[in-house]
Amino acid sequence: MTPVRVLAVASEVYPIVKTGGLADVAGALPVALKGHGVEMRTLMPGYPDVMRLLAGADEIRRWPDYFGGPGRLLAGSHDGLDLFVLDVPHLYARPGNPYVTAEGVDWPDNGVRFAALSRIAADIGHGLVAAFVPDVVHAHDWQAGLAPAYLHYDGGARPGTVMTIHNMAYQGKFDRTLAGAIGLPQHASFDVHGLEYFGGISFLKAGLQLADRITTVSPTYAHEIQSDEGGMGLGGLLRERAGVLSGILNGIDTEVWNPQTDPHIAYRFGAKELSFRSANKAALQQRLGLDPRPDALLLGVISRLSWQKGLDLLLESMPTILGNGMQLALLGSGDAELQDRYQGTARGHPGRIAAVIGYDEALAHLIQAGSDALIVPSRFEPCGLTQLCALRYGAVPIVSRVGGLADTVNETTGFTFGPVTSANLSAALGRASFTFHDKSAWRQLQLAGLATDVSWRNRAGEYATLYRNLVASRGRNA
Ligand SMILES: Nc1ncnc2c1ncn2[C@@H]1O[C@H](COP(=O)(O)OP(=O)(O)O[C@H]2O[C@H](CO)[C@@H](O)[C@H](O)[C@H]2O)[C@@H](O)[C@H]1O
Repeated sequence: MTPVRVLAVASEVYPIVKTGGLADVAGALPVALKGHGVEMRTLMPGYPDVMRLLAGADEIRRWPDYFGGPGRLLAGSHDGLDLFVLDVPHLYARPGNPYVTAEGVDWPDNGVRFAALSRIAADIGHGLVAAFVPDVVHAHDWQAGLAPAYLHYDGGARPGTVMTIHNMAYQGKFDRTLAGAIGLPQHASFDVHGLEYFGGISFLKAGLQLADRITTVSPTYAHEIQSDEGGMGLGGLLRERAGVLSGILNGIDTEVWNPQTDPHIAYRFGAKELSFRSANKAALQQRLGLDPRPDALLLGVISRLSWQKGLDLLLESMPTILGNGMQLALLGSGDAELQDRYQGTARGHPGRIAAVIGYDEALAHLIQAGSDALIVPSRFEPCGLTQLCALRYGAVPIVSRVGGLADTVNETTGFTFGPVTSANLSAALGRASFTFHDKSAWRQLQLAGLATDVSWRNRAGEYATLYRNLVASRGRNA
């Protein structure tokens, strides 16, 4: 079978640059697709970390003026990933987070920065790199949303296009005058079937309107975003395009997340050695200054701190946590007010509540291995990855019944609650506390979690089928 060639376009790719789950997916999918006859290369911006890790990459093209300054397209590989890197220093050579300044404000030229990424994706789609002419261009989130738009407005033969939504809340909204500056037809910015979005333009909307296929990262979220509330302004468009919209669950990299080989945890374990988890629990308690109590139900949280994640509700459930003798280990960063409130709560309850503000991959692994339960109380959750890691590590998930959480956790593997309120979260915590004291019932939950397939194997196959069907329906580069 001829392999399908896919150009993936993403603004972050694990293990090179990561701010959230998008990077995990963009980094794991190409590797998982190798066994499914799909040859994927990933295009990403040349941030400083990327340039450092790909120092030996080959220059394929250079331009004296690419969106206002010199630019180059490089090809190279890192950790099993085949990459194209768009090296445009005046757009990407900035330290820190890829999207925001040190003060946490969006870079004012984000529209141009990510339009440039999509423009080059479209050009690779048209055959800019003879050695890799893609059959499909697969755009991830708003930062890549203009790739299908450029391919559409360029006219002529083009590869098939797929737009994947990892989070409906980030839509890449800009003033409509930007359209001309980034080389898109001005009329497209007034066209409700083009870029136009509530008087401005939206990169995500453009991708959703103009891609051949739309996917999101769970079947339930695919359904939820067709409502006015879940669609966050794009529900009507998605209802119209329901015929080309599907949900494919995320997996996790089961090599990176393997409790039998994990270098970040205190004591490695498999399904037959669940009791060894207690050594990780003790290590976690010690590391975070929690009381060394094996009998206390230790709750873990690993999350961006944003409205989406519902962690304000967990603060409201604090009386239930404290009243039932539970402990909490939270690792997260984001919203300044939530950071302060968690740090304040931790100061008020030493030995019981610990809050580590920051991003710490090694600690995330220890929390999965050492906490008894992992809480994900999201208001909406396209898929969610931490509950998948928890299933694999024997941390029983306690999740709200939304999006991908509803598709991946059920009463045989964890605790679910809905609607998403702190009262319902408290009730779920109460049920977990009750079950925790029945050792055999708790072990059943853990074992059912460990037996759940959270790998990419089958899910990558669904993407492969999608690409193949798309190519079959429109021909290669039609
Ligand atoms: N402080 C911290 N320290 C260390 N690691 C941390 C951390 N905070 C978060 N992480 C890690 O970052 C990743 C977060 O992924 P999620 O899927 O849970 O959420 P996110 O909202 O970023 O992703 C969006 O995209 C993904 C991918 O499609 C969807 O699953 C999800 O629903 C959607 O909101 C996980 O690997 C987690 O371990």
